[in-house]
Amino acid sequence: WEIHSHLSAGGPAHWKEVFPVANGDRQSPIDIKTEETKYDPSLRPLNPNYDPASAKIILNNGHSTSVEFDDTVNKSVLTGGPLSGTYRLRQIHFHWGSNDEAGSEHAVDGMKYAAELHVVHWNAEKYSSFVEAARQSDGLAVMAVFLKIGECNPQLKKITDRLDTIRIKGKRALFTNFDPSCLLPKSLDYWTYFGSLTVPPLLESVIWIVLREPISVCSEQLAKFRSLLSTAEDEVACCLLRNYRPPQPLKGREVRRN
Ligand SMILES: C[C@H](CNC(=O)c1ccc(S(N)(=O)=O)cc1)Cn1ccc2ccccc21
Ligand SMILES: [Zn+2]
Repeated sequence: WEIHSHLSAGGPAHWKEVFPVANGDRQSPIDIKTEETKYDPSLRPLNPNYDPASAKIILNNGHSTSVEFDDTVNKSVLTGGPLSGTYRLRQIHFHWGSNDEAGSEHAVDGMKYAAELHVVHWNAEKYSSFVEAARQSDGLAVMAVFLKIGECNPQLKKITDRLDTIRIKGKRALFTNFDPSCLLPKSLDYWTYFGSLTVPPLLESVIWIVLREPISVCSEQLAKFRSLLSTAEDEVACCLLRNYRPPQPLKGREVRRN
């Protein structure tokens, strides 16, 4: 699979030409209408359990920056919440906009935050690899955390301070001794619904867990994300100014809350 093939599919409006699932019944992100969410007493507390030694590298993949984790063993896992079984941490990455007014992928009653963190896990209990899990309806679990403009975030600084060393697409650097729990808000209350990857191949394999409480980020930190390049060494430099997909039709899906 030529992973960069979807990048040539242009922006979100063109993805359906190359990936027909873009018009599917469980696409992400969505606009969460809080009045229509349903309390579900069977939902359990979220139980993230991450080992900082699992963190390996920080990467600019051309459409976001990610921290990749060692997912060959069950060292960093997410259990509880809406999940049955153990989901293994694979990577975290961010979505942002060209200004502080928009940038999150999910919206809450039509309101968008400045950015959004995604903590990506796969069902290692049932499947033998991330790529296999990515093709199963219960294969992935992504925890989404909203970033709200405010105080500079000292934990996020560990990531934004490294972005100048991975400005060019494809660049990576060692990045270990990092526990992504430090980026979670005090409250782990959440909304949950069945959705998809928000970038091609838009696979409908994600159990979304959207935390209700945002964390803070300051404008200067966001500006560092926007200074990343979506282009490689041998190409004309182009800044990664925005990388969020707009909300998709709910198509009758239910959004539950704990
Ligand atoms: C998906 C995988 C590459 N994409 C992701 O890992 C990914 C993870 C999370 C999100 S988000 N923003 O929804 O949290 C988006 C993309 C490669 N890959 C695995 C199977 C597979 C099949 C065809 C093409 C590429 C394939
Ligand atoms: Zn994402």
